[in-house]
Amino acid sequence: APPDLVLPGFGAADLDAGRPLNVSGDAPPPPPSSPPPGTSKRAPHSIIIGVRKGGTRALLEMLDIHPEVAAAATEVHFFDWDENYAKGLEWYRELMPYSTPRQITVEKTPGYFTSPLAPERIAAMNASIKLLLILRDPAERVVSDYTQVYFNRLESRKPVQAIENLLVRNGALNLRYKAIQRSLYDVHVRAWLQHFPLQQLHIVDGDALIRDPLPELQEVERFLNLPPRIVASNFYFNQTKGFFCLRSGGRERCLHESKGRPHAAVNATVLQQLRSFLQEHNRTFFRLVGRTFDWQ
Ligand SMILES: Nc1ncnc2c1ncn2[C@@H]1O[C@H](COP(=O)(O)OS(=O)(=O)O)[C@@H](OP(=O)(O)O)[C@H]1O
Repeated sequence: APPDLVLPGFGAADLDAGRPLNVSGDAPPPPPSSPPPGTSKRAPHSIIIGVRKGGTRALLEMLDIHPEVAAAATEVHFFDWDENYAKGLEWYRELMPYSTPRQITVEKTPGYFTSPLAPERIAAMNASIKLLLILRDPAERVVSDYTQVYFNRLESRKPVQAIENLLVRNGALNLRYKAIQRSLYDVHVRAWLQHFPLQQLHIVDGDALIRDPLPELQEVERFLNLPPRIVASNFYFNQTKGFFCLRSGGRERCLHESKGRPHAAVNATVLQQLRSFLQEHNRTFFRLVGRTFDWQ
């Protein structure tokens, strides 16, 4: 199975997110393998640039149902990690899946959206590339980000803090907290719009994708000029998980258990403080992308 997709009832190591199976640092490139006939490895035609905890894994796996999509198996971190970028485009291309000429290659690395270097580097590779950005309510995203780090720290036996202690310092919102910074969508999207026209950036509503994935996927198919192939029967709601799971190629599968974890209850006053602060940023973001979202 692809990373962090597991068959219902089976456990698996968390291969995504905070402890990603990243091809990074000194990891050697995969051994050369003989390509399936008529296929080759090609640089991506489209990249899911983020946002972290926005639903990037769900989006990639759902898109991968399409027969004309070849999805990269792991988060590559090519454009946001200097040590990977220094290895060059050939190294990057080598990490892409084999695809037929009819297929488009897609990779996802959620860290790209908030990386100050990624927009320019991606534009240098392919200025007409199609960018996919999946966003969810930015306050909810902060809590999801916290929850991810919380569980990673528990697993590695590091001390954990209550979310309120990270969100607030000396009575004021702690703007140095990374999870808040990553939710300032206006700040980050501005950098992308300096290198790409808005028409090359499609925003997927991550909250809508959770509730009802098909319409979001159909919009993505249109944006990528793919024939409509993803259908309602590719999804079924799993009561136990509380999320939609995938059905394709005679197989049913849900995302890994680290996706869709219950969130910690946050003190209502602190949450309100966070939401009020984000409101102005959200308004600026709506203006920049010419579209609104129903974030609280
Ligand atoms: N179908 C389905 N199943 C499970 N989870 C789903 C699904 N659709 C969207 N999501 C939401 O995806 C959130 C994780 O986002 P990412 O994959 O972008 O996280 S990461 O940045 O790669 O760690 C994850 O966030 P949390 O709910 O906070 O765990 C989910 O809400």
